[in-house]
This record gives sequence, C-alpha cells and structure tokens, in this order.
Amino acid sequence: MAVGSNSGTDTGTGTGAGTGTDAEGDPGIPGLAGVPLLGSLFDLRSDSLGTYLRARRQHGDTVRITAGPPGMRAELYCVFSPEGAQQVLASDAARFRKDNHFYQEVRDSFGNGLLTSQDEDYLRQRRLVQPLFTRRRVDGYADAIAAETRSVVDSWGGAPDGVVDVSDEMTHLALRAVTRILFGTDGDAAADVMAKCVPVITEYVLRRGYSPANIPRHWPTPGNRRAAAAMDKLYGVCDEIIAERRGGAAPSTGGAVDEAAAGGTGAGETAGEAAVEDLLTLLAAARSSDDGEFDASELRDQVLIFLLAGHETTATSLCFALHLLALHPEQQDRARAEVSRVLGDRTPGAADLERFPYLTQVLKEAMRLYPPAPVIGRKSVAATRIGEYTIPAGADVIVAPWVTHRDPAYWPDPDRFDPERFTPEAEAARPRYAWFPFGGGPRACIGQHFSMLESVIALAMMLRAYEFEAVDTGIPVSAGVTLRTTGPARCRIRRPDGWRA
Ligand code: HEM
Repeated sequence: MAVGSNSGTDTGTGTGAGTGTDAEGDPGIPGLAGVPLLGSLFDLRSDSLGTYLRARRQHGDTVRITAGPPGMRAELYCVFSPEGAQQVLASDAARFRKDNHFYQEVRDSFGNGLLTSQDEDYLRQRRLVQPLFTRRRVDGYADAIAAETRSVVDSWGGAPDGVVDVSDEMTHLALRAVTRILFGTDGDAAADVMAKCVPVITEYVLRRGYSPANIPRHWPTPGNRRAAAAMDKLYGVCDEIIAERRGGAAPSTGGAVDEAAAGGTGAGETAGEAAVEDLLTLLAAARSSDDGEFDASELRDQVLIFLLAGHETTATSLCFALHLLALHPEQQDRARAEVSRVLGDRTPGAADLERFPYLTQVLKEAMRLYPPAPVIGRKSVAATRIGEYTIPAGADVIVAPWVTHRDPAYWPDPDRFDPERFTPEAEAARPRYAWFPFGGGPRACIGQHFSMLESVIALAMMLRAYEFEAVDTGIPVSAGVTLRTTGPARCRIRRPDGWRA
C-alpha cells in the first residue's frame, strides 16, 4: 500500500521533462513532461493512476516523475516491469524500505503495527502474529464470514427499486467481517465507530501524504482537529475492548472449528469442537520466550493496522468482482452454475475454497483490473540497478500493480474482463510479478488467504441469492490509501429462476 510520496528536496528549476539529471541517479532515466515549475503536481493530484499509465506508455518501464515547486520538489521513480517489481519487493527488498513519507503518515495515524513497522520491531511482531494466520487457523473464520454475508444479503430484500450500491454494501460487509474476526461479537458495537472514523483518518493521511508540505499535526487547524477527534474515538473504542478482554472472558467469533484438527498454535486450544477465538484474544495471548508479548498499546497498533489493511481492500475486490460480473452476464451465469453445482443449498465453508476455480479466476481478474493496492511505495537506501537504469539512493520509488497489470506484453487487450487469463496454464506462462495485488517478498500481505476465503464465500452466497445487472456501467476510481470508488456502483438485483431460500 502507501501510494505517492512528497519527500523530495530537489532544488532544480526545470519542468521535470526529458531525461533526469540527479547527480546521484542515472542521467538516462526518462522523465515525464510536466508544466514549468510544478512538474506533474496537478496531474498526480487529479489523476495519479492515469498519470502513471501515461508515464509507462510514453517512456517504458522506468520513469521519473517530478512534482512540486523548486525547493519542495518531489521526485518519484516508477518501476513498472514485473522483474523490477520483484527486485523492489522481494530480491532487493532490504534496499527498499518503508521509510517514505506516505508510510510515515500511516504510521502516525494507525500506529506501528505489522504493516508499518520495520527492522527488529517488525520481525518480532511478525513472529508473534504469523502463527495466527496459518491456513487452518484462518479457515476457522469461515462460519463467521458466512453469517455476516447472510445478514447483508438478507437486507437486500427491501432494497428500493431492487437496486443496491455494491460499493457501499461491500464496504459494510468487509468492515463487519474484519471487526467480527478481530473482536468477536464485541465487534458489533465497534463497527459503527469504525465506519465513521476510519474514512476521516484515511482521508487525512491521504491529503498529507500527497501534499508537498504539511503543517504539524498538533496545530489546532480544523483538519487536524477533525482527524484528532476521529483518532481519539477510534483509539478509545479499541482500548476499551482491549481492556475488557484483558480483564475478563473473551467472546467468540460465533464460528466453530475442530481445534485439534486445525492444529493451531495459539492460546486457548481445546480438543474437539470449540468456538473460534477472535484475533484480539489470540494477539493478547501470543507470546514466546524471546519475543515476550504485546502490551496494551502494541495490541492497539496491531488491531488498527488490521482494520486498515483488511477492510477497504477486500471490499474493493468484492465490489469490482460483482460489478464486472454484472456487466458480463455470460461469465456471471458460468460463476452461478459453479456455485449451484458445488453448493446446492448448503452454506459454503473453508473446504469449498478449492472447489470454486472459476470464482477464484473471476476474483483474480477483478484484482488485476482493479488492484485494491494500486501502488506500493518504498524509499531506496542504496543505488540499485534495475533493468538498464540505476535508481539512486534516497529515492522515492513506486511499483504499481495498476500499471503492470495492464502491460499488453502479458495481458493482451488489457482492459477486457476475461477470467480465462487465470487458468493454471495461463498463470504458469507469465512472470511471477506480472500480477501482484498482494505485494510480494518479505512484506507480502499476511491476510491474503483470509481475504480470498472471505471473497469466495461472500461471492458464492451473493450469486446464489441474486442475479446482478449493472446500472452504472463505469465506476470512477482514485488512488486513496487503497483504491476507492468515487461514484456509485449500483446493480439491479433479482432472484434467479428456481431460487430457493
Ligand atoms: C483483497 C484484499 C487485500 C489486498 C489486495 C491486500 C494487499 C496488500 C499488499 C499489497 C500488502 C503489501 C504492502 C507493501 O508491501 O507495502 C499488504 C500487506 C498487509 N496486509 Fe493485505 N491486502 C488484502 C487484505 C488483507 C486482509 C484481509 C488483512 C488482514 C486481515 C490484511 C493485512 C495485511 C497486513 C497486516 C499487511 C502487512 C504484512 C507485513 O508487512 O508483514 N490484508 N496487503
């Protein structure tokens, strides 16, 4: 995640056009033409994703974009090839750190949790958290996900004119699912506060992340005060739940799992059928002799990061999967036929994930066209050769699923929705990083399996209950902290022929 950057200090007076001239950098790196003095500042502000696509089209796989007035100028090095993305995220990951301005803003608002931390802090956190995300452990959340999906689908019976905005609905569903997983049944009360506060804070992070200069957070401006109030509320509700949890019994997620079969390593394991513990209970109980345990404020940081990373991302992926199917009735019928064949009338569970190859292809294709993390930012700590160019030390660097996922060399007719691109044979024929919505390397998404489980279960249940026809044929998007829709994504829904409750 973490888009954009604004921490450059170039003092040049050029337009940013032509070739780069950074003394430490490679003079050959092509630069995107911008306007005199401000470079591409306005283009990035008004349409950063379009600007990156144009940069790739005009200049190829490595492009330098400048933005901002002299003295406050940011320089952004864009790396678009799959091989380059692999180097930045995986093989040379130690040279590309989360020290960029954007990640600092996320850290200042959402804390030093698994997404934002680095070095020893990060390694300790990952060792403590990783066992909570084993496949079997995550599979235990399937029942809770199905219950949340059912309540959303049931509410559609009263949709005015039979129209639902799947963008709003999926945001609601994903928030409910992640709060249920994090807090168990306590999440119900917290979800409203989250729904109100998280967007205010992400908006604030975004505005500061893109701005060439920011006033200090503690100055009492209206923007600072609004964000501080939202943070207070959000932190407050998390702290309350954490304090209650540490002082007493924990509610379950409402799901059930055979813990012995699940082979979990966390606290509170019992043999046989047992309620599934929520993530907060497991985080609070996570400990090892070397790493100790999380204290209350560290627990809050983890919880906030999971809320941020696990909410809008899955919502976006589900929203676009539904929207694209609503635009493509043939693929929708095929997906629904798979659901009927696999499920009949029963509720989907974790074991069904492998039984939905076509639904999985649909989700992957939706994430190709609309990657929830469209751009991933880093700061380089050493000059690094990528392809034919050298990225200088101290540079703001981005890799961009949004652009690489549309590279015609790997994706013929890239704007066409075609789940066939993700058959096992087609996937095997492409470089690993031609598609990387979950990032990669040591900082790859820890929630990938959880997200796929949630998406497949939810999509299966929604497709079985309703047919979707797109009312809005195009949905405008912009790069927020994650990809977000900037208009409605309405679908007309109706019960499929032969539907049974
Ligand atoms: C479609 C859904 C999702 C997408 C596309 C997605 C994407 C990503 C990406 C691209 C990264 C890497 C960021 C970077 O390298 O700077 C990441 C990291 C992370 N994601 Fe996700 N994510 C999704 C769902 C989730 C969910 C559901 C959770 C939690 C339940 C989650 C938790 C995290 C965490 C904690 C990290 C940091 C991991 C680390 O650095 O060790 N994500 N995600």
